[in-house]
Amino acid sequence: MTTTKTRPALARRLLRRPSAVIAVAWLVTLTAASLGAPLIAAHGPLDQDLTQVLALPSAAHPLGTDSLGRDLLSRLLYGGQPALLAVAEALAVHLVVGAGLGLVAGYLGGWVDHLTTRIGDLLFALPAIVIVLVVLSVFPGNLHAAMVTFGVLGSPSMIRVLRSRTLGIRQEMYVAAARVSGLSDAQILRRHVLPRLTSTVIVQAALFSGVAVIIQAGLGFLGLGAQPPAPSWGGLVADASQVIDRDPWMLVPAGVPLVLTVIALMALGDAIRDTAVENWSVSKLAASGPVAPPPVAEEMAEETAGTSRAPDPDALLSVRDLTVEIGGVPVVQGVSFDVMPGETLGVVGESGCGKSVTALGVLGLVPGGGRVVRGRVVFDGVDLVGSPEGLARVRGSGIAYVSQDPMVGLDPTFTVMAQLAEAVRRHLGTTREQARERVLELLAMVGVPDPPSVARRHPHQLSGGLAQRVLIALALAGRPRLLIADEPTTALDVSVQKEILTLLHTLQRRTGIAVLIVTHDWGVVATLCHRSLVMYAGQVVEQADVEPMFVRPLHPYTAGLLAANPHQAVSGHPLVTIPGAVPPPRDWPVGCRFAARCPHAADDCRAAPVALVQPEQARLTRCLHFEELVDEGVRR
Ligand SMILES: Nc1ncnc2c1ncn2[C@@H]1O[C@H](COP(=O)(O)OP(=O)(O)OP(=O)(O)O)[C@@H](O)[C@H]1O
Repeated sequence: MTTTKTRPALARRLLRRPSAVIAVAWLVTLTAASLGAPLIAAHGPLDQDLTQVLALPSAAHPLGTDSLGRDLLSRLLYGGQPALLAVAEALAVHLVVGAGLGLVAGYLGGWVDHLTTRIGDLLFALPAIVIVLVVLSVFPGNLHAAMVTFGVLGSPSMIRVLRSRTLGIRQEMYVAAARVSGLSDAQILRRHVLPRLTSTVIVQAALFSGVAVIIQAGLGFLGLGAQPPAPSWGGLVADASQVIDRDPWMLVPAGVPLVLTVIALMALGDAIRDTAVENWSVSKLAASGPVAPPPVAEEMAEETAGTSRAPDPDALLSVRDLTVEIGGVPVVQGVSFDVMPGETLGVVGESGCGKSVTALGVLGLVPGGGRVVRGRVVFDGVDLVGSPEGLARVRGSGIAYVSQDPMVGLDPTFTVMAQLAEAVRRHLGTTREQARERVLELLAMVGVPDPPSVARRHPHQLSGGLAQRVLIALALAGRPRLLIADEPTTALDVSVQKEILTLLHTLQRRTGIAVLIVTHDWGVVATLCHRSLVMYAGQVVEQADVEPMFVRPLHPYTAGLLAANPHQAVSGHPLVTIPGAVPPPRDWPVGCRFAARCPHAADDCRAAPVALVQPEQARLTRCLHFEELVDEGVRR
């Protein structure tokens, strides 16, 4: 698996750090020596030689002896066994409780997150040492009970760190892509989230282990752990402290290994963290925070002129009155449209108009913790809104998704072959060997040169254009009937953009797949689309076949966008722009949302919400004065 390739790479980089090498060497030596104590130690840990009391190091006793003439090396090594066991017990509980809850809270969010965070806060507020002492008073001398308790009480730090990391990873596009491709939550967690958290978990575990070493030694020092004469690290320090005035040397074998072990664990944690930071590039898709809370824009009683209220039974995808809120604020309102089998529909508009949220809303993947609050999304006769089963069935095999940036749509931890083969096997139920063959076919189909060599690479080893081809191959793995492509060329060089558009065009003609493409670019609409939907401030403002829309736009916003098309720019003349900016969702006006930027706006535009009207067959506009546009002959 790819992860096994990533881990040695991480381990190799880690071992380039001297601090990590020394720490690992110490910990391995200590563990091996403790476990092999019966083979290494020349004396039993309880053997007394009263002729050799408080002796300094010698050939017979390399670390000297204690006040009863017992060999310190032997007691140190035998004492390591309960110490390591105690740390392992606390660590196991810490991992199960802390990592488990952190992962689940971050991934599921909502009330699970809320509840887990509260539990974490509660545990954090409890005085761990006092509770451990109480447990020991109930179970005297039971170090196991004490360390298990400490594992639970120490878990809030792990919960917090993992929760916030998982929250971040959950927003990554490749996780959305995995969900779109039909993976269950458990599969996504295991294959896409956990590998990204491994280094975080190891760092936290190393730091926690350092503290656990101190705690178990402290309990031994207080005589609350292993009972004398059984050897323990804490007991050794206690013995040394009693003879400190007569034999200060004894503190060295008693204390130094303890201190070195704690330092080694901390240093290892730091080294893993630093190495992991080098390893993972920061996500290019930083999750933005929720939109500021209301004032909520007025809810429109949306008229869907020209689009029947009922979903179109002939359409492959029929969206009706789709309304999406993020942070309680509507960001897409009353959007209705159809995509017919084999058709390409372009969704156009400036940044922030709601194109991506609409596309992701169809798939039930609203970003920023938002949700579809109203409307219907009927795909192939099945309403997907509020139907996790329906969504799970269509994702990947019915509807596939290609994101803006190919690098964030692919999981960095897996090779191209691993990612594609997994999708093929899941959707087509093929054998491993058949899946591998199909992957090579898919890569050839999307124009990847030398498919076997590309299949062996990781996403970071691909150029942008190649990565986008791979992402399209991944989307096609389940033989979907609708491809949703969200600005699939935005992150690419101009020359590569053209290649990808040509590829989409070819695939569309060859496979008959329907495409919903989100774009800023009229060139994309002209090249690929049959029809176009123009969005402004969360609403559809115009819908038409591509040619009539280009020739005779019926909304001033469409006209403005066409005039501002950089492809039409004349050298030496400034680029035409639409003055002003798209209002943010919380500032949407009551009337026409484009009025503040519109040269045709009149009082009636600002007075009340403007409904979509159907001025002619197969055309919709949300403009009260579209006739003026026609009269004035507004053109691109
Ligand atoms: N993760 C998020 N958190 C909060 N608000 C968001 C988030 N994603 C989108 N929004 C808001 O939803 C609205 C619509 O955004 P959307 O991304 O759909 O616009 P867009 O037209 O696709 O823009 P672009 O072309 O830049 O992607 C915007 O006001 C945006 O601020």
